[in-house]
Amino acid sequence: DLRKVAGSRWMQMAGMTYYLNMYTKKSQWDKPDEPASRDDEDGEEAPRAVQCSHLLVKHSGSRRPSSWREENITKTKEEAMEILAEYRRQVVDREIPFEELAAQYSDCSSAKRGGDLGRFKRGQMQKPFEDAAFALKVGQLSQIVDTDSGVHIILRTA
Ligand SMILES: N=C(N)NCCC[C@H](NC(=O)[C@@H]1CCC/C1=C\[C@H](COP(=O)(O)O)NC(=O)[C@@H](N)Cc1ccccc1)C(N)=O
Repeated sequence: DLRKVAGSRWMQMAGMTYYLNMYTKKSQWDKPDEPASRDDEDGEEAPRAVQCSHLLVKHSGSRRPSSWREENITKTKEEAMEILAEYRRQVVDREIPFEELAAQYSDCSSAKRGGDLGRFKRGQMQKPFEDAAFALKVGQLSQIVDTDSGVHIILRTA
């Protein structure tokens, strides 16, 4: 049973004896001696919502192996990761703008908007995607993120 250290937004996981800051998702062993702060270690406020663009490459193991680009997606997950790693390199090396790659290659309908997903809060996206997105600073590009939809790179835009 989860017991909140009332009034301070810390949660103690019974039997796990650690404390989780509900805002920043940071955990610690020691019982906190002050209410949880929304700021994380480098003073950045943990955002309530973020705006991100993403480039999704689906594969045969995707929950819906079909997209506007390809009716029946049969590439393996390994092939998808190699393809996405090359797209990520092109973005990092500034060879092609992120939006252009997403518009052309993303297996998500957001490709029509250069990959833009709009603003979203926690609780809307699949957990691995959400955790990666909320860990990014504005302007930062994620590593490859694995969800049931496929493999993604995520650019935080706001
Ligand atoms: N803005 C929202 N709240 N829209 C609902 C998100 C649902 C959420 N989606 C995901 O977590 C992944 C990561 C980002 C995109 C996405 C998956 C899929 C593609 O994968 P597939 O479902 O074929 O497996 N694209 C979408 O959902 C698109 N509507 C996202 C979008 C497109 C255009 C404009 C805005 C948002 C989930 N809980 O499944």
